[in-house]
Parts: sequence; structure tokens; C-alpha cells
Amino acid sequence: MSALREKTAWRALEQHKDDIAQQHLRDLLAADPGRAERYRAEAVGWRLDYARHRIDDQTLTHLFALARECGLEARRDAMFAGEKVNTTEQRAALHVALRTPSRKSIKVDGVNVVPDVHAVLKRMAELANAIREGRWLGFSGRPIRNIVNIGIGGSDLGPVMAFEALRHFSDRALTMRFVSNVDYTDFAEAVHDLRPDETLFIVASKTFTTLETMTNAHSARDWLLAAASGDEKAVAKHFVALSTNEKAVEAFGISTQQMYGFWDWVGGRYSMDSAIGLSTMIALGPDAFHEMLAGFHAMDEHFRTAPLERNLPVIMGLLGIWYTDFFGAETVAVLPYEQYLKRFPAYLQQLTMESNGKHVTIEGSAVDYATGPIYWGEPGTNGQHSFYQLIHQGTRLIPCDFVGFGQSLNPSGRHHDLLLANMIAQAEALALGKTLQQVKDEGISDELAPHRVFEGNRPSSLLLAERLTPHALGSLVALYEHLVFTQAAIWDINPFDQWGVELGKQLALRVVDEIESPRKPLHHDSATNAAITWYRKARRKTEAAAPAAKEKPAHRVLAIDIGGSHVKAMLSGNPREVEIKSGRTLTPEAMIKLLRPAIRSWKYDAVSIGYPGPLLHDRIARDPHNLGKGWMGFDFAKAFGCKVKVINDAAMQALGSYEGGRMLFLGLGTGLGTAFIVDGIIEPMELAHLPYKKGTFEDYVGTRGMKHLGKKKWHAHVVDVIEQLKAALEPDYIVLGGGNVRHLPELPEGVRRGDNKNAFKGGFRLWENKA
Ligand SMILES: O=P(O)(O)OC[C@H]1O[C@H](O)[C@H](O)[C@@H](O)[C@@H]1O
Repeated sequence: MSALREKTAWRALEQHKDDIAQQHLRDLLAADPGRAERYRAEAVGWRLDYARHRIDDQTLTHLFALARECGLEARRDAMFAGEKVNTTEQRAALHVALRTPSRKSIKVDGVNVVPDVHAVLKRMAELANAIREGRWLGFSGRPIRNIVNIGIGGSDLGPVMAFEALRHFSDRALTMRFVSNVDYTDFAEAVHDLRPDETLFIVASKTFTTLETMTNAHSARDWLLAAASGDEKAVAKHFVALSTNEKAVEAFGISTQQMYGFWDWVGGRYSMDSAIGLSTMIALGPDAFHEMLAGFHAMDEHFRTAPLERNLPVIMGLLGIWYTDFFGAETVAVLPYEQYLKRFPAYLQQLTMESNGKHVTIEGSAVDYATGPIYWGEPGTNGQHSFYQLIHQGTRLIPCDFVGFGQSLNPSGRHHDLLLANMIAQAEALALGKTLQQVKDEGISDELAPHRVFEGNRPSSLLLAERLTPHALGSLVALYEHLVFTQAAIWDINPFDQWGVELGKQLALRVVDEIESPRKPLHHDSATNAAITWYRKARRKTEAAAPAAKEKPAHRVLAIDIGGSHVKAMLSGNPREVEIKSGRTLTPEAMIKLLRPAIRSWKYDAVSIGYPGPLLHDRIARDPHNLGKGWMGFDFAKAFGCKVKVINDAAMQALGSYEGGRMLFLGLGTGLGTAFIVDGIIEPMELAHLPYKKGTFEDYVGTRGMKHLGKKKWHAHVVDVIEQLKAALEPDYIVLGGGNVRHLPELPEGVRRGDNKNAFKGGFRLWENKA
């Protein structure tokens, strides 16, 4: 049995639960007119009304005793003191430092971090003011008017929740958007009515490696550059980064001057008042942001200093333990009667569930009690017309947190009275219910009566404040943060790590590779294999339709076709071709050195390279036969300073010649390049080395064969090879490319002559569908 279950207070609660389970809130409230007064606590402008809980004084005594027995106060003090309470990552969890006034000190590893916090806040304020005052200009000289925050999890939910919650206080001349999902729809819809030259992207990511955020950030860059005629200088005017990872920010192309940092002791879901709050600060202005921080800090101080018995986060946390561990409640509903808090439940889901969804103790042993409940909710009164039925008459116990404000920010007629009346009435109905007798007394028939009964005895809290201000929001969020901490302390779990999100992420990388390499054999379980196979088929249709459907902003692509005697290059949208000499000693460094002066004035943001040799998983697998060394493992992206795709040269020309269906491409040059494209999926092949006569295909139809056999015989072999491959692969048509095609006087049926310029077209096409 776990140490927790053996605690005196835990055992006392187990016994006591049976007493309480038999009592009804109706009776508890009736028997004690002072209950509402006694079960009420206030702090930082918030009033917690917890009289409608299935508790009595005894329950509370045991719960507070449990908190003490579990060392809640010492654990809390350790967190505030900057100790490494995030044990599995060996980090402090010091979100409280983010809102600590500058005159105070909090040390991590002996260093006061408060000055650093305020230095970043100051820089954030400078940027926020520049934007709010129209001083920050986009690439066309127009002021920035749109802010798009790109982030996910803690780098999205806090910012979007805070913006929605405090929209009333925001600068309405600014348009705020939030993009999180890797589904491109999220980005497309967020920007569809925005002018790129008036839009600032905030790339928010603690790690700056998160797949969704990086993918969206690259799409944002493409979207901007398409409007800025590929001018890379525009990026500096339209991108800022919020992160702890300086190197990755620089690698993305955002200078550190436009990076707003934070620290590894800030957890993602605890980061909304770090630099991650930049969008909030821009929307509200620095003063209101500081007001919000003051609200956080006031609640921090309350949690740190108030006796447990009057401590709001502690009381709420312990009530949660009571239902989760002693009544088997599995969820908590959060029901704000305030439209501006519409994203608050979503925000709380990450805060509570990513923190306390844990199955082992800090020491690593399995827990034998329930931990973090499921949080969910919607603003009232909307929820009353959808899921409240189950809370009232379903078979589950669902404790509810009602959140309400005395004043509306948009007062009009009876609206606010009706809103608050509903909230209070719901709490009353849940607690008291309606007995069979009451139903019958209303004249309801015997058959119908059971359906109209409300069992009641459903617990709820009322969390009330005067007005939803930045200060009130800050203290509300801090209240839940510390509630989560309180519960983690009782359960003896680490609320600051999130290993549970890793496995899915890792598997997704493997699956995406398999999806994008459709011929890779699958070695998952049968269900996973089936799902991947289903999607491979589905995406073939998308690919086939892609040329017509494409609407992604175009890249400016530099296409390079590397051959044995020449390297040729062309820029998309520019018909001029440049050529440099190639040869047996050509290294990639030398190629770039020779190419650079010839293409100096060309502006591009992506490069395609047609490489005369085999590739494996988009990487060069072998140095080419006819060139120098050093091609394998060469970092082209670094050398060109942008994204680079390397593809087999025949495959690149094939792609440029492709007109749908099943196409076989044969490149007749020094060797025999081959590629096959089926419904838009390209498969480079090494058919050249298959046995033929006394050698291989290449020996007979390559340049050596032509020289050795004479053109006439060579021609006959070409026709023969074509016929053999036609029979084996059943293409709809064959395209012949490569320098030696010109030596063929006539072509067999179903065979077309490809234009060598198609190599460039293929290089451009490589960037058409995917970023
Ligand atoms: O801010 P980032 O490093 O991009 O992380 C964004 C989010 O992704 C992760 O998967 C974590 O589960 C979250 O805790 C985090 O907030």
C-alpha cells in the first residue's frame, strides 16, 4: 500500500466518508443557517463560496490535516525558494518569479532571476508600444495592424485565453489571431483576410522545435515572402520569436534582437506571463499586462502566506481530492458565467491535466489512488442547454466550479441579471434537487414523476469577483495553478513534467516518414498498418489533383541540374539558364563557388538539386561515379542559406516531364537514368544496372554503348530496352530525356521526347505541393 493511503488523515477520511455519503446537502444546509458564512473564504478580490459541498467541519479538519501530513507547506516553500521541484527534469518551477515585483529577489542556483524577468518585460513593452503607436512598419512601409501568434499548448492556450478574456481592454484597431494546429486550415483561415505587409508573426515556442509550430512558422514565412517578392529582408520586419532556445531561433532566421527569452524554469503551461504573453501585452498595452501580473502575484502571496484553512487554492485543491479519491468522481466541470472566459476551460485542461495526469509518485512507484481528474466545461448559460442534463440527472458525480462576476463589462438591460440568476439557480438546483414528493405535490402523474425527480446532493463552488479585469484574471489563473500544486503535493506526484506527450510525437515522426515514402514496408500492428495504408491511398488522390488544386504561395526556386560535363541552373520565373563546367574532380564546395558569381543577383528561398547518383531517404547515398568527392553528407542547406531538396537527376527531369498517369522516364546520357511516376508519386529506379545481354542495360544504351556499337546498333538496343521495360512496367507513356535523345531519328509508339529544360521544371515542381 502507498504511503499516502497509510497516512492517519487519509484513513480518517476513508472512515468519515461513509458518514458524509449518507447525508444530503439539503439537510446539511437546512440544519445550519451559518453554513454559508462559515464555508466561505476571500482573497485578492475573489470570494469562494463552498457551502454546497458534501463536507462538514470534520471533513475539513481531516483534509487540512492531510495537507499538513503530506508536507504541503514545505513543498510550497521549496517551490517559491527556487528549489528543483521538477525532479524528473532537474529544474526549478518558478513561474511565481515571472510576476514578482522588481524590488524582490528569487534565486535559482544562487542567482537572483527577478532582474532578468524585468529586463525582458521592458523589451516586450517597447515592442508593444511601437506597434500600438503605429511605429512598427511592415515591408511596404505600412504600420503593423495584425498580430498572429503561432504556438501550441502552453505557447497558445494562455495567450489565446488571456486575449479572449481581456478583449474588452484591448486595442480594437489591432487584429489578433492565434494559429496552433498543424492542420493548414488553421493558418489559412487565420490569415485569409489579412494583408501580409501589415502582419506581424509571433513564433512562440519554449523549445523552438515543436513540429506544429515550426511547420506553421515556415508556412507563415512563405506566405509573407510570396507577397514581398521573395525579399528576405522582409522577414525581420514581420517575425519575432518567444523562446528559451536561442540557437534554434537564429537557425530559423530570426535575429536574437527580435527574440524575447525566458528560462527552463518556466513550464510551458505556466508561461503565459513570461515572454509568451507578448501577444497579450500588445493587445492590452504594458500597463494592463502589469496589472494582470500584479493579480497573479497577489494570489501567489496569498497561497504562500495564508493559513491553509483560509487559503483559496488549498481549500479548492482539497475539495478536489475529497471527490476524486473518496467519492470516485472522475471529472470537474468549470462553468464560467462570463462570455469573455470562453477559452478558460480549454486553458485549464492543459494546466490541470498535463500537470496532474500522472501514474507514479515522485519516487517512481505506481500510485494506488486516483490522481488528476478530467477538466472540462463551457460558458454558462450555453452549457445549460446541452450537457447540464447529465450533471443534474445522470449517474455520475460531477463537482462544478461556477465562476461569475458582479458587474458586466457590457451592461445592457436585464442580460446580466438573467445570467447571474441562472448561475445561482443552477448551484441551488444541483445541491437541493427535487424530491419525488415535491414532484407529486406539483400534480405530476405517477408515471412521469420519477423522470422529474432531481436527486440533488451535487456539489459545486461559486467563485465570485466584482469585475473581470486584468488583475482578476491574473489572480484567477494563479488560484488554479496553486490548486494544481496543492493536489500534486497530496498525491506526491510531479506536476511539472509531461512525459506522457512524448510517445505519440515520436511515433508520428515514424508514421509521417512511412506515409511520405509509400513503398516502405510497414511493420506496425495490423490496425496501425491498416490506417497508414488507408491514408496512403487517400493521399494519392490528393497528389494526383495537386497541380490543379495547388494554391500555396509559390517559392522562388533555384533548380540545379548536375551533370558529368556541365552543371546548369535556372531560377523559377526567369528563363535564363546558367552553366558551369563540371568534371571528374568537381566537389560540392567547388560547384557552389563557381555557381555563386553567375547567380549573384538571383533571389530564391528554396533550392532543388538534381543529383547524378542514388539517394536514400532524400539524402545522398553515394558519391557520384563521374564527379569528385564530398557529396555524401554535404550540408547544402547551410551552404545556400535556405531549404534544399536533393533528388536524383533523372527523377527531377521525370517530374518536369510528367503529365499524369503512369509515366516511365529514361534519361539517355552518359549512363541510363530511370524513374517511374504513378499518380503523382515518384519512384527513382536503378534499372540501368539490370543484366542485359552480356552486360547491363547501361552498357548497351549509355554513351559508352553508343560509341562502342555505333549509332545504328545502339538505336536498336534502345528500342529493345524500351520494349522490355514497357512489357514489365506497363507505363501509359514513356518519356526519353538526356543528351543522347537527339541521336534517335524516330521513336517507337507511346514514346515522347522530353525537353532537357524539364529538369528545371521538375526542380520547381518539387516545391509546389509541400513546404
Ligand atoms: O512551447 P513549445 O516548446 O513549443 O511547447 C508547446 C507544448 O508542447 C508540448 O508537447 C508540451 O506537452 C506542452 O507542455 C507545451 O506547452
